[in-house]
This record gives sequence, C-alpha cells and structure tokens, in this order.
Amino acid sequence: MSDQESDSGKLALDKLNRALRTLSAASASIIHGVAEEPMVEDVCRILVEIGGYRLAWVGLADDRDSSLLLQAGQHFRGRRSREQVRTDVRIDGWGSACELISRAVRLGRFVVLRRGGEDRWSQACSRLPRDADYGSALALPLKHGALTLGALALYATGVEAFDEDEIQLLSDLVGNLSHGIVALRDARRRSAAELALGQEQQFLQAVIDGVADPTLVISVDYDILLMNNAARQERAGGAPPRPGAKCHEVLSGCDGPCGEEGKICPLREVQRTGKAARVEHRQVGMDGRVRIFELQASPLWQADGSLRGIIQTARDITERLRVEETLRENQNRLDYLAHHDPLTNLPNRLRFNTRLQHAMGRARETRRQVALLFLDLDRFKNINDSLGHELGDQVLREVAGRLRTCLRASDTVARLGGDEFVVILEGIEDLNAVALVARNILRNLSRPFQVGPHDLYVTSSIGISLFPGDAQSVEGLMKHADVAMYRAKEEGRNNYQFYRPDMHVRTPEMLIMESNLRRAMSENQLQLYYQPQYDLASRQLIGLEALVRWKHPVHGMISPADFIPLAEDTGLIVPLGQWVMKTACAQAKAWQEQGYAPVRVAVNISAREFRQLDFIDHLDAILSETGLDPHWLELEITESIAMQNFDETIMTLTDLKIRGVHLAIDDFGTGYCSLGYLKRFPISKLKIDQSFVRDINRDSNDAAIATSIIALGRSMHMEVIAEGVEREDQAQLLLAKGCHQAQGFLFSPAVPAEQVVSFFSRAQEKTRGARVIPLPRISAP
Ligand SMILES: Nc1nc2c(ncn2[C@@H]2O[C@@H]3COP(=O)(O)O[C@H]4[C@@H](O)[C@H](n5cnc6c(=O)[nH]c(N)nc65)O[C@@H]4COP(=O)(O)O[C@H]3[C@H]2O)c(=O)[nH]1
Repeated sequence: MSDQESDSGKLALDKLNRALRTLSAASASIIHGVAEEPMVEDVCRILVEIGGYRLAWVGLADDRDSSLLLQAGQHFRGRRSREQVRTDVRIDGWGSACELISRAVRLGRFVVLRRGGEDRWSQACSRLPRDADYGSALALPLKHGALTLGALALYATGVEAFDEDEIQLLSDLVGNLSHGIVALRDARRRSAAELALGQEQQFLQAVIDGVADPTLVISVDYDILLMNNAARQERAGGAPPRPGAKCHEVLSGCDGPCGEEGKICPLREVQRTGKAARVEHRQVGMDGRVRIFELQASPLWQADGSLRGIIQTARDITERLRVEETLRENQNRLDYLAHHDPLTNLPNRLRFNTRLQHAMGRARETRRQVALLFLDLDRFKNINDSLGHELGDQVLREVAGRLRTCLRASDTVARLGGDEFVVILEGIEDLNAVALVARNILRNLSRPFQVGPHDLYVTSSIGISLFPGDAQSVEGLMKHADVAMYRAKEEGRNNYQFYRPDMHVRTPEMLIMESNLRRAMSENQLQLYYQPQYDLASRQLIGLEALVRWKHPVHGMISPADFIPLAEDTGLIVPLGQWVMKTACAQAKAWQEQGYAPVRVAVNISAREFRQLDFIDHLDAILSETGLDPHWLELEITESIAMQNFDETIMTLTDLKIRGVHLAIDDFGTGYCSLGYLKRFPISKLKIDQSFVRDINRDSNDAAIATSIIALGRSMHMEVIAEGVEREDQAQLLLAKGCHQAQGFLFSPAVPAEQVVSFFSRAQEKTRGARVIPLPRISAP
C-alpha cells in the first residue's frame, strides 16, 4: 500500500469515526431532549463541533400556512448564532435565503449543491456569512411518515464533501431528529391538552362550588367525578374525596350501592327511567345528627346518547319535614277537635251526621237496616245543679266509657251535647238485636257511678228510630228517635222505646202542660228578665239579654229550658216569641224615654219563629208600634237555625240587617256552622257558648275552642261575647285572649225589669262627666 493510499484510508476511517461519533452524540441529544428548539440547536452544534461541518441549520415548516420558518439553531464553526429566521418563503417557491432547504422540503429528498457545479449555489449561500469558505452543501428533509417537518442544511468546506455513506448516515440522523421533534411535539400537545383539561376541571369545580346545596357528579360506576364544597363540608369535613371514592362510601359509609333499608339509589332510578329522579335519604351527618336529604338526580348524557352518570344535588329537608309534621299534627288535632266532643272524646254531632249518612248509604246497598238510638240521661240536671259541673262532667265521661263497652267496634256512639248521646247500629236484620243493645246500655248505666266521694245512680231513656222504615233522612231519624226518647221518659224513664207514628199524638201530660202555657200567656204568668252584658275592659254596660220566665202559681218558677222545647213542639213558641219581642222592645223604648243611655236589647229567636213567613212583618209591626229604633234590637239565633235552609235564612237575615237590626249567633261552637256559610251571613256578633267558658282556665280544649272563636270573630270583623262568665279569672283570661264582652253571674243573673235600672245608674256613674243624661225617675211598667 502506497503512502498516498494509506493516508486516504486513514482519512476515510477518521471520517467514518467522526460520522459515527456525530450520530451517537446527536442520538443521545435527541433521546434526552426535553424541548424542540434546544434539541434542534444542540444537534446543529454537534454536527458542527463533532461532525466538522462549517455550518448546520434547520428549517421547520409551519403547518398552519405551508410557509417555512427557519427557526431552529444555526451553527457556524467557531461561533453560534441564535438568530431565528422567519421567512415567508413558500415551500413550492424559490426564495433567496432558504433555497437549499426549500428545495429539499419541496422535493422530499436530499439535495446536494457544490460550488461551481450548480447554478443555484450562490443563491443557496446568499444569507451565509461572506467570509466563510464553503465548497458544498447538503439539505436533508425531516420527514415523519407522509409529513415533511422541514429540512436540515449542512455546509462543508470541500467541494466533494457528502459522499454516499455520509449521506446515508446523515439521513439516519435526520430520521432520528424527525422522531425526536414529533415525540416532543406530541408531548407538548399532550401536556397542553392536560393543562386545558385541568383548567376545565377547575372551572367546573368553581361552578359547582357556587351551588349552595351539596352537589356531586357521579359516574355510572358510582365514582365521584366532582364534589362541591358544600358536599365536602357536609360529608367529609371539607376534605376532597379520595381518588376513586364511590358515592355510597362517602355519602352513606356503605360498601355497596344504595338499595337496601328503603334507600333508593338515585343513579339506578335515572338508569331505570331515563329521566331526572328525586329520592329521600336518611343520613347521619359528620356531627352524628340524623338528617333527611332530598336527592335530585339529573342524567348526564354523552354525545353518543349513552349515560355518563348523574348530577346529584342534596337538600337538607329535615327542618321542612319537621315543620310539615307539626302542621300535619296541628291539622289532625284541629280536625279531631272539629269532629269530637272534647269532654268525652266521642265523635260530635258533625262526625255523627257523616257517619249516619254513610251508614244509610251502606244499608241501601246491603238492604239491611240502621238503628239510631237517642239516649238522654234522666234528671242529669239535678247532678249538675247539686254537685257542680265538674262532677257532672266526670259522670258524662264515665257514661261515654260505658257506652263504648256495650257496642261493637263498628258501631258509632257520639255525644250531641249536654247529656244527649246517640248510637248508630248497622247491618240490622232483627230488631231483637237492637233491643238487646238498648237493654244492655240501660243495665250498664244503671250501675252506680263512683264520682269523688259519691255513689251516683244515673238512669237513662232511649228512643230508637230505624232506617229506612221510620225515616229516610238524618233529620227525620233524629226527630223520630227524639220523639221515642220523650215517650220513654213519659213511660217512667230508664227504658227504651221504638218509634211509632202514633207517638206524635200528645200525651195527656203534654196536653196539660200546653194548656197551662196558654193560660200562662193569657194570665200574664210570663215575665221578662234581663241579664246585663258588659264591656270587659271598661266594665261598662253595653247590652241586655231578654230571658223569659214562667212564674207558675202552683209550681213556682219554671225554667225556660223546660217549657221552651214544649212551646216549640206545640207551635206556642210563635205567640210566645211575639210577646217576648214586643215586651222587650217596649221596655227598651221606655228606658230610653226615661232618659237612660240607650243600650241594645237581645232577644232569643227559636227556629220555628224564624221560619214563620210573616216573621219580618210581625217584627216591623212591633217596631213601629213601640217606636224602638231597630238599631237597639239584637236577635240571637242559634247555629242550627243559621244552617237550615241556607238561601231562605240569608234572605231573612239580610232583610233584618237592612232594617238596622243587629244579629248574633247564640251558643256558638256547639253546632256545626260552616265557615263558608258564616262569612256570607250579615252577622255582627258571636256568643261563645258557656260550656267553653266554664272550664276555660282548666281545660285546654275549651281554651283552644274559645281562642279559635275569638280569632274567627276578629277575622270576620264581628264582636265576640262570652256567656256564662261566673268568675273573675274567666273574665281576665277572655280579655287577655281578645274577647271584649261578657255576661254571666260574675256581673249579674237575669233580673226583672225594675232591677235593671240599677245597672243604668251604675253605668251613668261611670260615664259621669263624659255625658250628661237627664234621669226623670219614672217607675217601670
Ligand atoms: N250556669 C250559668 N248560666 C248562666 C250564666 N249567665 C247566664 N246564664 C244562663 O244561661 C242562659 C243563656 O241563655 P241562652 O243561651 O240564650 O239559653 C236560653 C234560651 O235558649 C232559652 N230562652 C230563654 N228565654 C227565651 C226566649 O224568650 N225565647 C226563646 N226562644 N228562648 C229563650 O232558654 C235558654 C235558657 O235560658 P235561662 O234558663 O234563662 O238561662 C240563660 C241564663 O240565665 C252563668 O254565669 N252561669
């Protein structure tokens, strides 16, 4: 081998070694590269410093507009340029500066140019430093699959640089560099996507954190995808859920999805129905308190229509449920009070009426009979009068208890008021069964009642009417059972009677009483007493109630409670009522003419009187005859009068109102006045029945009813007066509850007209100074 040959072999070996070192260093740089620009720059540096090229640069295509950005590192031997040339050289055009690279990119293969051998050489070198000694240049396209990323340009001193082997090695290097660039770009895109995802996540988190109710986004696998701040506070003390946490673990502390113990899984509900779902869950909070949550789950659909999961909001409804429960209890309690007798807890008249209606309906279907037993305690008034109402009440409670024991659970026993009870027996085929029950009741009630220190003997009388035989309506059955009950009393009490039509024929006793009453009216045995009514706060006289008295020459004073019902039955109530009205009006006018300050006089009107077609005509005649201004007359009707024949009643009441007559509802609370009707009546006053006043300080039911009546009166702009006020504590409590008027023994019983002037005098004293009223003391008629 000649020296020349040996030198050229050594040179070739050096060249190969250098090329391999270059490839190895460039590969290491590519593998460890973390960012595209420094990596490309480093590869250029290696090509110059290790590879021995005069210059290396990379031009990268901008895939946005197919222009070429010469943005990566240029390297010159001995110095380094950080310049980035951004040029608008089109890949398919030929610009001055990037000739070489543009061409390699456009052709998609390497391009070699040599000084003198190629007419474009000067253009390819036009942007290079002028002092450089270039002999040849090579451009290799950076390709990744079908995509051309740009090209690497190398400049060397010799004209014959870049032989085939070298180009091959450099092609491998460029291939690695392309991979490196693509890998870094992918990584950059990935991290940008991850960043965007993170920001999106943060945005969503901020959105649901803004929701006040605990809110979760749950996947179909029960994973918690999002949980808002309120939910974290509620379930995890503010901590975020651990990754992969399941909703049932966090919300209920359960291993498996909800479904047991009546807890419906909201996710499954949404999956089952494909719609939003609402369920209630009982959960123990972080503080150990049991709370009820209303969970509202809305489906979270994906673009392909499949269910991604649910958005679940929870609302603590513990307090709302508690309030609802209290309201329900209050409503039940009010319903109960409206349908039950507070003293005995038996159904009251209202409930009894409904039950009887239903029983009649069932009897029509089953073709069986209904028996109505009307029961009245014999001489119960004596117990009340001699031992007091409290013991009387105890007896009534005990009677209620005993009645219940005599009946089947399906039978009804109710208290109508006072000492009157009714029993409904259904499914009757044989009247003997009814008689058996009646006998059983009589036997049970005739056993002594142990009340306080007393052994009381109470008997009762029972009248029985049958549906459908005796009557087809509640009123008819009641009326006939009542007639039969009176017959039982006449038969010596403590017995029962089935109704018979001939019972309407008056008994000799009744006929005697009737003729006595007629005589009483013609012989002036009747007298009007007046009970004063007072303003509770000022204790000023505001009215007088006229109450009739019968002074029998032999039997003495007979209570109106005993003869008014008879007068109603016989029709005598009509002339009696006219006498009362005329006397009361004349008396009121007389007092006014005597110079006493006028007060309103109240007169009781019974149902039969009120229903007389000429009732208003008679009233007009009395008013014109006596000259009393109708404003000073008040008519008291009972709830039951008001509730019968609504249309007629409202016409009569309106006629009265037009005349200026005041209207009051007596014994309010004992009947079943519909509020709907009440508000349509032109009534100005409600009288709280004395049965609610008696124990108003002791019995919470009485107090509740009195309070309701006062509130009702106030809401309907009516006056409210309490009757039967016997003690100062009752008066004080009524005043405190907002009832401003009262009458009762606390102030005075009903007294004859002559004594009434003493009330006027006292009223006069109280108002002295305010108003001077002349008092020509003329004696009362
Ligand atoms: N325990 C107690 N009782 C008190 C007290 N203050 C007043 N009373 C009594 O309570 C009754 C109130 O009259 P009422 O509810 O209209 O009840 C009256 C009314 O429904 C009827 N009545 C009386 N006079 C007439 C009348 O002229 N016409 C009509 N249709 N009915 C009348 O007879 C019922 C009974 O009348 P009276 O025996 O006079 O009984 C009166 C009165 O004396 C009190 O503090 N304690």
